[in-house]
Amino acid sequence: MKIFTAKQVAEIDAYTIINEPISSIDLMERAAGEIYKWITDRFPAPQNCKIFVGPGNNGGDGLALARMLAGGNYSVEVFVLQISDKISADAEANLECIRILNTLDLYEMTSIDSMPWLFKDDIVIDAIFGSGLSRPIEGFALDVVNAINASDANVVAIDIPSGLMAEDNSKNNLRGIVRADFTLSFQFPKLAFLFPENEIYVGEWEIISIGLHPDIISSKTTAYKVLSKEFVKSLLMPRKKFDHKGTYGHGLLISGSYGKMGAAILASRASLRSGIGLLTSHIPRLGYQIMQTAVPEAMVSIDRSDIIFTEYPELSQFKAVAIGPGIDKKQNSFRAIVNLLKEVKVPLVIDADAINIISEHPELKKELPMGSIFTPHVREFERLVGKSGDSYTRNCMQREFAKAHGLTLMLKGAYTAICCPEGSCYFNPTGNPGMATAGSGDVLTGIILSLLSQGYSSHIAAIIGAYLHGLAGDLASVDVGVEALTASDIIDYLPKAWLYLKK
Ligand SMILES: NC(=O)C1=CN([C@@H]2O[C@H](COP(=O)(O)OP(=O)(O)OC[C@H]3O[C@@H](n4cnc5c(N)ncnc54)[C@H](O)[C@@H]3O)[C@@H](O)[C@H]2O)[C@@H](O)CC1
Ligand SMILES: [K+]
Repeated sequence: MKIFTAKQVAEIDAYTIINEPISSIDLMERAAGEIYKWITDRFPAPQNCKIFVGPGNNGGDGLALARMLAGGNYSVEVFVLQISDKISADAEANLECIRILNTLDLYEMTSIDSMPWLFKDDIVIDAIFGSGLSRPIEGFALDVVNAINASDANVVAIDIPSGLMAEDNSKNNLRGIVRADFTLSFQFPKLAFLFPENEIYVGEWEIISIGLHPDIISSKTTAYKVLSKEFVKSLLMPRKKFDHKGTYGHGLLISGSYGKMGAAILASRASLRSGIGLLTSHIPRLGYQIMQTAVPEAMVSIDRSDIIFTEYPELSQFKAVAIGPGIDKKQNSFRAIVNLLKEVKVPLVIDADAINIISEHPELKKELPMGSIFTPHVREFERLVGKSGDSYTRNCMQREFAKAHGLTLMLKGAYTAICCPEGSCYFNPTGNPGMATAGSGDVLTGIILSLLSQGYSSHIAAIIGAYLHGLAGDLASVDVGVEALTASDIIDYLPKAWLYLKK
């Protein structure tokens, strides 16, 4: 699913109006009708609805919805915030309609003094500002936002919580944003919904389809997309009858150190559960028996060091290399990484302490092999790329870094973001809070190594890997819950995840 900027959505609206064709007021009617259906489903009548409307088309949606709710056995009060002299033509037409029908209570608000009391069971509809917000909310509208936030009512935001910018909130007043329980966004999610700090404003979000024109949706380009099962499935390469294990590549996994052999086991097992032909696990000497016992399918390459990574085997036989899970950051490991970065000619997955080593030696950033994949979580990301005060800025930095170095940079989290060398950014919707657990990242590294070894290109391997990893976690959580979920569970559910993805 594509994510468009607020400006692009306005262009898509305009195209739909001209080419469907449909009048803008009828499009508003359709949008309000879809919100009405959602409300009757979630909060069946009779209920008390208090609707706060602003001067633009978001307010117009709120007014059209108010009329529908009043006709549907809801008790409705509408509060029209007198923010400016101008009101959009479609909002004006809906206001006039309400005046003529006279089926609900309409109040004009010019100050916070006329703010109604909001009760716990009230449904508050936030239609003050939508995607046309151009600056932080101020004046008495800000007081209204704060009063809504201070209440226990059920708050439903139309399109976007008032006060939240659709993309960049780095300069916004974060105290002037409605904190909705539900956000019903028209046709597409806003980029801001995917950033963790905005969850308190957006609450649960849903997409409400309003039939915007399919031609413009498919032809308009955007850097941002949310992964879907259909899209990820379309990337999978079929397996053919006469394929043999050589067809699916030989991968090298460099992982593990004293006290962290579990990381090597997890990444190796995940790799083998994701279709790799042959896997060599390079580990320190002390891990030999552990690896051979726990993962009999893996071949083992033994480091001269008992406890850390200091060297690697001859590289020509490998189709891809992954380095990082559990390797630690000792000086000898740093030297070995310097050599590896210089020598490696195949795609490289760089995770965990391998990222940290590179971050501590910025001169190494010049050596990063094109086509490599970095898989940091947010702290590792900050060490590698730099700090930022908000997720939008961080995402811009991520996209820039991926472009500048010609590599795929994943930022792990809820909605893991995958930024590709050509500038696009994919958000992964699978996964759950149960996966915030030790070893989960090692599993992801193993999966991506496996996909690279099978011949998937770097950014495709990152996309399939992230989706599959989250899917396995989701399937596992159905049976074991989120608290009890371990990284081993994610591996155990990879078979089901593959089957589900290919269905
Ligand atoms: N364009 C369309 O065809 C459709 C638009 N829809 C709705 O229209 C909304 C966008 O409508 P608009 O573009 O009118 O935008 P808004 O409804 O967000 O309102 C913007 C208005 O408020 C003013 N404004 C912006 N920031 C302000 C601030 N901080 N303080 C005071 N005034 C401020 C602007 O100058 C403008 O007049 C969407 O969010 C959606 O709810 C829906 O009706 C679906 C169809
Ligand atoms: K709104």
